[in-house]
Amino acid sequence: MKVLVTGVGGQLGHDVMNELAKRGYEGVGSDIAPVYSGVADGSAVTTMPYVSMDITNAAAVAETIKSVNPDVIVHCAAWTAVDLAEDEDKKAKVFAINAEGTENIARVAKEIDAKMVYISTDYVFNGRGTSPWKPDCKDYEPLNVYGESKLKGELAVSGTLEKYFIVRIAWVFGLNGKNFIKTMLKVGETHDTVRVVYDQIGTPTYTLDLSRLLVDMIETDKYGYYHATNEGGFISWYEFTKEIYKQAGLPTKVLPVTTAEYGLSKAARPFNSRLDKSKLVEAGFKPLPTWQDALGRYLKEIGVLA
Ligand SMILES: NC(=O)C1=CN([C@@H]2O[C@H](COP(=O)(O)OP(=O)(O)OC[C@H]3O[C@@H](n4cnc5c(N)ncnc54)[C@H](OP(=O)(O)O)[C@@H]3O)[C@@H](O)[C@H]2O)C=CC1
Ligand SMILES: Cc1cn([C@H]2C[C@H](O)[C@@H](COP(=O)(O)OP(=O)(O)O[C@H]3O[C@@H](C)C(=O)[C@@H](O)[C@H]3O)O2)c(=O)[nH]c1=O
Repeated sequence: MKVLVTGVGGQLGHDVMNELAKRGYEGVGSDIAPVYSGVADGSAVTTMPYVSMDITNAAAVAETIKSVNPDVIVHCAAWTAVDLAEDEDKKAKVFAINAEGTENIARVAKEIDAKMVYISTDYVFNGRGTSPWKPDCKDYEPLNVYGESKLKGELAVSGTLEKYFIVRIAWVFGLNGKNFIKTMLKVGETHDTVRVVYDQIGTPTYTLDLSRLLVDMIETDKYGYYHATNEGGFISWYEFTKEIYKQAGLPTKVLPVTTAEYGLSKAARPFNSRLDKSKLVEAGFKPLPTWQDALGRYLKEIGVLA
């Protein structure tokens, strides 16, 4: 099986490539940079085949993907800066990458009859209520530009292809890139107390664990919409931060605040980001380990714990 992975300069793409290598599949990495630009950690992705591709350039996407001719495309590239996406002068670019870029890839996937995996987000929902969102729920109502653009990407994939997996994930952390854990560790070094919202509820996702699931998925033809995060229950960002400092051994105090009290975010975010993952198990896929366990392994991976 030959697999093209977009976004290998980011968190998830990096780990998907290494998982493919581990299982002996032929992986080709791709991102916008001229050469592989992710962390130089000596892992397989750093030496695997790489093609530079700007996903917003439809002609380049068609030419590049056809020349690679993959059986599967795992599309991880995206604009992921949620607050920045709200800036008036950034919106067109956000949609060009997350919506049109995804559509460019889906069109070529159809032409060459490749399976496609599109990674999406809890932010396609409005976050009302307390019930976990089901993967086949169609009551989309994104609250911010990033969420809107990711939803457009979803619709492009499901409207173009039959052989697709749309996998919604949330609160992602991985070695290769920025994330909430790295931010909080940095803030914790210089502050005695941090204020963190307790009214946005969800579950984190460790890219290393998710990559295993994604490769399990592409080995099947169990197409459709899925939700995938780590196990371990639903928590707030406040509770997540408490556990980060506890496991990292930092004395920083965490003060719970409401989103309104926090007041620093440009983009609105859903309060209820609970994702229902029961469909995964029903389809025979192995759930991810708990987020608490994932956090411990991650702190080792990034060198915070021995
Ligand atoms: N991070 C999170 O918390 C969550 C992420 N997701 C989704 O998961 C997926 C993976 O996220 P993650 O690994 O964190 O993302 P990252 O932001 O770490 O990586 C995305 C990569 O895409 C690249 N990219 C941006 N624009 C283009 C372009 N025009 N052409 C080609 N590549 C481009 C980026 O390059 P550059 O850095 O140079 O812009 C970057 O290397 C995304 O689809 C995201 O929407 C879903 C839920 C939560
Ligand atoms: C840094 C910080 C953030 N917060 C809040 C802001 C926000 O509501 C929440 C999380 O902050 P972030 O900026 O990391 O969140 P954000 O970038 O919105 O994270 C999202 O990224 C996109 C790509 C997704 O798809 C989502 O699943 C989700 O992971 O915590 C605090 O309360 N205190 C703090 O000190």
